[in-house]
Amino acid sequence: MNIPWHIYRSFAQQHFPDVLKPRAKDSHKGTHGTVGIIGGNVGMSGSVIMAAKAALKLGAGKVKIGFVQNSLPMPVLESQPEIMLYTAQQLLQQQDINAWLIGCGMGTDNNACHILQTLSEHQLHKPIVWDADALNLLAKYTKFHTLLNSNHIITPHPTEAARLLQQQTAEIQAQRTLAALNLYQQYHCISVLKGYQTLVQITDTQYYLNESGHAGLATAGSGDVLAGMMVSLLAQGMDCAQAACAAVWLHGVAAEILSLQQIGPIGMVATELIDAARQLRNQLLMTDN
Ligand SMILES: NC(=O)C1=CN([C@@H]2O[C@H](COP(=O)(O)OP(=O)(O)OC[C@H]3O[C@@H](n4cnc5c(N)ncnc54)[C@H](OP(=O)(O)O)[C@@H]3O)[C@@H](O)[C@H]2O)[C@@H](O)CC1
Ligand SMILES: Nc1ncnc2c1ncn2[C@@H]1O[C@H](COP(=O)(O)OP(=O)(O)O)[C@@H](O)[C@H]1O
Repeated sequence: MNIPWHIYRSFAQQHFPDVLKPRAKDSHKGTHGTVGIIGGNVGMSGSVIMAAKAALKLGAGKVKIGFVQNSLPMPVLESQPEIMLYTAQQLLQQQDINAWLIGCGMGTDNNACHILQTLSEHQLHKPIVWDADALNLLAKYTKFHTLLNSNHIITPHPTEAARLLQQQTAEIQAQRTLAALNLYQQYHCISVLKGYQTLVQITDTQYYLNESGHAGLATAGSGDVLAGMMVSLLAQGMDCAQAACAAVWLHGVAAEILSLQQIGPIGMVATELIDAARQLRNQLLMTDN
């Protein structure tokens, strides 16, 4: 199994140079940012847990989950006790979050809607990744439209994009470049149209077409892991455009690495991407292979 680290490194150097920045020797956990992740309604706690693990292992200093539930579904995350657990209402009171992710497994009930409104109104100038049910609420209620800005990233899959643009999924897929541009122009933020060859619309005239990854990524929770990686890079100080593109690329390359180890494409699961992405990030920092 030969993993072409040098090819990955030179691509990253050219397109996402911040991914290759080593940690400062005198850095501490505060330097690497605090991530806040809101979502995980009853029965969907797994989605925010996957996102949180991805955020932590991609290098964020601290990761906090706010479950959209009346009480915590578990007192501690046995498999990752480093992650701090709150209800969404408690997490929204915290002032130390550098970047937010909202929507994974969040549901679209009144409580979820209220939480999205509170976050987007009060944390307007912090980076926010809007994923999954945050996008479904965005599509449903026009009141959210004015709350998006250039600090924000939306990450729809084709059906979420169809809801946002009031089209059919087939229409989105037939004209993906146009759909990504429409998302950017209608929602005024970086727009990541997921699926085979994910498109990231960065400005009116600039987009990134991702070619890493494969169909093994079409598995439950893979988008949650991507969103966790993206918010981690944001919390570590990367700008929105680079964080969006770099996360999409790293997520795809993590899948390629797993396939080279015969852990995919078939049967590869979302959580397996996380350690592969961590290995990749560290390999990119090395210069001797
Ligand atoms: N462990 C957990 O807790 C998990 C929780 N999760 C949470 O579940 C919630 C519901 O999310 P969701 O995405 O499953 O439902 P929804 O928005 O109705 O879209 C589904 C439809 O979209 C389509 N579609 C998707 N991709 C496409 C593509 N590339 N190309 C084309 N079409 C594509 C596809 O349509 P089809 O082709 O089947 O007609 C499919 O039926 C959400 O909160 C999420 O975070 C999940 O993250 C999983 C792990
Ligand atoms: N055929 C494919 N080739 C490459 N990437 C894919 C393919 N199908 C899905 N993906 C990627 O997998 C992820 C799926 O995310 P999403 O649909 O939100 O799933 P979930 O909600 O289960 O987490 C996205 O990053 C998407 O780009």
